[in-house]
Amino acid sequence: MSLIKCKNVSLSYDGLIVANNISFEINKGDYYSIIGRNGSGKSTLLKALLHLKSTESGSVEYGDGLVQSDIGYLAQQTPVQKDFPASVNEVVLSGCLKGGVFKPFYSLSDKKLALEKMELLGIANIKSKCFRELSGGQQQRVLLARAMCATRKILFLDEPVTGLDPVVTTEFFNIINEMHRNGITIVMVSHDIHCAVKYSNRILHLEDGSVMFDGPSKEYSRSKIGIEFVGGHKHD
Ligand SMILES: Nc1ncnc2c1ncn2[C@@H]1O[C@H](COP(=O)(O)OP(=O)(O)OP(=O)(O)O)[C@@H](O)[C@H]1O
Repeated sequence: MSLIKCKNVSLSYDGLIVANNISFEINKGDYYSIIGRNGSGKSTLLKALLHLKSTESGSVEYGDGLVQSDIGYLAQQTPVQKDFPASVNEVVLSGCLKGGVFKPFYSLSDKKLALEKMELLGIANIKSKCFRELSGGQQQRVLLARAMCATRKILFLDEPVTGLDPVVTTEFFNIINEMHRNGITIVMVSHDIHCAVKYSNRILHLEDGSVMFDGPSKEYSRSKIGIEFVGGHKHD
């Protein structure tokens, strides 16, 4: 079975439908990008996939042995999160709190895992710095390292490159590609359509809460909506 099966899902806020009868599946090894205009329902759908938002109708089922604590999640950043008064090390380590279970002390293996991820993302040298004193790109790396500590299977990213400059954006996509090559399934909400088409193997395009396209990125580039939306960007 697929890792995640989204079947006829409708979602609402205060009785107002924002996602309508959405069905698709995410398989092991996918790099799945969810794209669409502002307000089309991408983040809400991601929250439903994470079981953080209940469905109005339909279901989100996990398969292939996936449980919620296997999922790493890099949420869309809010101004409050940017101001978080903790050290880089503390933020990354908090990714080891599986399923939000409180631990007064972290184990040696937690600390080793956190250091390994910080080294991988080139932030080990700033591990004692306060999170709120970092640049936007550094903060995203810290949050990615945190999400990586939370999973070895699947990573959800909600607009991870928003506000980052083109060089840092490319670096960030390279890191995500590397994780994908190492076997992590990626599910990403993105406004960077060109990178989504270039790097992901599947695209889900939402408009006003409805699916306009779900399929291989190569086909998306040639589809009517793909040509309209990205101007026929070529898939590598
Ligand atoms: N907490 C909330 N309460 C009420 N309405 C909400 C809430 N969050 C989102 N919405 C509404 O649901 C719709 C979908 O919002 P959502 O954030 O999922 O879209 P999105 O595609 O992720 O947008 P963006 O690209 O701007 O981040 C929008 O009309 C939005 O105003």
